Amino acid sequence: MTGNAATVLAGPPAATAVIAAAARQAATLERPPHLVIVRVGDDPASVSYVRGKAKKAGESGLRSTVHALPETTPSADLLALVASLNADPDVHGILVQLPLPPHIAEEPVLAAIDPDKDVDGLHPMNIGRLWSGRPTLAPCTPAGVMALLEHYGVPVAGRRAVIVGRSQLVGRPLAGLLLAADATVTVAHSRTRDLGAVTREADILVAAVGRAHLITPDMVKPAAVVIDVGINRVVGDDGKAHLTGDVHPDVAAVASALTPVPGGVGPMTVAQLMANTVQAARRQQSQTSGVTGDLVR
Ligand SMILES: Nc1nc(=O)c2c([nH]1)NC[C@@H]1CN(c3ccc(C(=O)N[C@@H](CCC(=O)O)C(=O)O)cc3)C=[N+]21
Repeated sequence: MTGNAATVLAGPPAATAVIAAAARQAATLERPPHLVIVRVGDDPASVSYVRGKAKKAGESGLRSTVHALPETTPSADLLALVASLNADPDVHGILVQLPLPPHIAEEPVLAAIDPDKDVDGLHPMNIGRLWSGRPTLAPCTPAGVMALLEHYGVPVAGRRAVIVGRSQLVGRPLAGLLLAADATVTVAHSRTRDLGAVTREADILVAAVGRAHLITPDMVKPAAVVIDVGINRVVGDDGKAHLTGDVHPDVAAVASALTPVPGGVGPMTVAQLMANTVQAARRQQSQTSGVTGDLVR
């Protein structure tokens, strides 16, 4: 066991602050923001995440509806549901839980969601806005990482950020957000040569690959801030399944600050979904009353 020098950047207090701000804004609206979550199939992780999101919505003063569709749902039926949610003025946010079953192509489904209701920030229009540095609905996990850094006063501008992982849900959009916040950004991935040499450059190191304990102490610059986005289900010495991150626990002896798993970025993801839903509802409700709504973040 090595000594734990790093500050623990706990998710729940930061998530509570994000949700409190969203709830205050929600309370000023004519109608409570309404989030609709669509889940296809019964992947246990998805069932558990969706349940958590719906529960948190209720606690945040939001309405939520979950559509649980069978695993065998044809792509056309899912697209028809999305079209009806787009057309429903009573729905402000739409989230289609990923991954979808293999017979349904994700891209056309994400592209079918009204960009103004796309609280996941995965529509090509919103990805384009993000990468051109314009206001947008940003994907919840990357936006949650930014909110966590802000909550704990971690400076970003001018600092070197290295993201390990280039997924559409996390790595890529987080690169866009860190760039918009004036970090110098590197995205490393499975084909990166000498990964350790790249990660050792980081003032802010983000691990988002989904490989348990990939990031070891020798890969971390002393006093770096390390953000662990990995959620890996592993069987421990006790024979029980538990969650662990992409960052080896011994990194705590090298880093100045580190997010735990669970209880780090996960709760921020859920909080940011509430914030995005309120933002989308504000914009839609102010448009119907003739006032221009600014998308700010
Ligand atoms: N369209 C879409 N949007 C997503 O944002 C999305 C998705 N699909 N598919 C799956 C990933 C994963 N994700 C998480 C949300 C909350 C926790 C979370 O609350 N984690 C808790 C622990 C939860 C547990 O115990 O399993 C924590 O880290 O403390 C984790 C992961 C959202 N995702």
